[in-house]
Amino acid sequence: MSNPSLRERDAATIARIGKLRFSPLSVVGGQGNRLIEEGGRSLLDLSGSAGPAVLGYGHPAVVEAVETSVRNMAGASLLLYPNEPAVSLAERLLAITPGEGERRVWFGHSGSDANDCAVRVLQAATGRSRFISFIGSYHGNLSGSMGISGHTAMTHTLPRPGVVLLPYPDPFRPNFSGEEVLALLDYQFETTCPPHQVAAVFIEPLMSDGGLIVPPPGFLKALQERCRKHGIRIVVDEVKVGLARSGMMHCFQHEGLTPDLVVFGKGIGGGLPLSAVVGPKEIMDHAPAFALQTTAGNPVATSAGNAVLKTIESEGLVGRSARIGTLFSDALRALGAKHEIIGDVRGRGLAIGIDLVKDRVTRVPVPATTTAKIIYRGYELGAAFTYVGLKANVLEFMPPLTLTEDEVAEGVAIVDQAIADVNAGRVSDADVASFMMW
Ligand SMILES: Cc1ncc(COP(=O)(O)O)c(/C=N/[C@@H]2CCCCNC2=O)c1O
Repeated sequence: MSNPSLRERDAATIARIGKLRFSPLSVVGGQGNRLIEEGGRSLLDLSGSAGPAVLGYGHPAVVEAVETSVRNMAGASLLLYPNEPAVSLAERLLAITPGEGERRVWFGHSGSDANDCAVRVLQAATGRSRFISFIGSYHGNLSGSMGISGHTAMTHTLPRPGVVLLPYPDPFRPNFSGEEVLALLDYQFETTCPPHQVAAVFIEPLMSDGGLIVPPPGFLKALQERCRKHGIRIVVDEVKVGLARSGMMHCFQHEGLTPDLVVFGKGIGGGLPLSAVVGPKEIMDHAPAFALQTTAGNPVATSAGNAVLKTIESEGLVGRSARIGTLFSDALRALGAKHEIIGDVRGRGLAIGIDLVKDRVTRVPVPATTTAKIIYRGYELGAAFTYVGLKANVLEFMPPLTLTEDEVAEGVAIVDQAIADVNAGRVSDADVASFMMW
């Protein structure tokens, strides 16, 4: 009897409620921008582990920061004692995050808890209990953050009472233009959603899990202007596309937004559990002991955070994301000459999506099995990537910001071959049946 594989042991121990698996990949290590599979195979990681691995794996700056902080650990609880790494990271975040007036930083462990905190503290501090968000948005998997999300993966949970979910205008499938969405909001304000009851609007400046959608120019700015008129706060969710990934330090800077609160997660920890909310002092100082998590802001995770922000600066990762992202998306777009299934290649910087269609005229999405098969075949060919979208038809690329030109070429060749092989019927429905999870 051979020893059970990691995947078999995972199946026997890890709860399915915490899984979103796209391939049979089981990981035993990671170096640079590559993941090491059980058995020793090295795969190019184009997923960034769903975004947090902004510096890849084993980056010296993160290794050194974590090792130093854990060897002389300044406690494990910011809520009880200030610690140097957390305060330094807060100072850095305040310095790099545009905003007006005096502000404060809250630390958490995940994008979910950060948005959850933002919802709760905004309701308490403003006395307003309604929120505006978008169909397709993903703000997290805790009650509060899920309650203001609009992703199809969350239909098992009822939205928060009083939330208004607007369509997010998609230039590739203009079911609702930006103008029509704004007219819909105006109508809501005039009828069922009095604006003075709305605490905040939650915005992804680039809608990620909803399908890597870049909004039409000016839409988010116009939305902000409507909200400002009614004292409605602007919360920008930068968890997935923030911190240099979009080709600017903050993705909201592409949209000319001036947010009241900015939510960070994923990449800020470089792979360690860390999130942050930056917001006005009058909101974030609402009350002591209001949003407590014992190990949030611990010195090890925040040391990693400091290493991430310092490395973004020292390695010029903002400009690099813009440059390598353009190289990557242009090369993927060029594949469209060979593959009719490629309907649209879009994104900003190194947040890139390929919208897969049955037909370029109707733009009807391909079935999810097709998307899943391309990812499965990509895994077999040596690359890890994922899919998003409300119709599960958008290949998602969120690679480390340290991706090299050679790795772009390697990744594009694998995507090219994977699409060709799926078209040739080399992947069966049975191959992907256990990976169709959202
Ligand atoms: C814009 C945005 N905001 C908040 C979150 C929640 O972050 P956490 O999963 O760290 O709690 C996310 C997380 N997104 C999902 C996480 C589940 C797996 C699918 N891929 C994601 O990136 C997000 O994209």
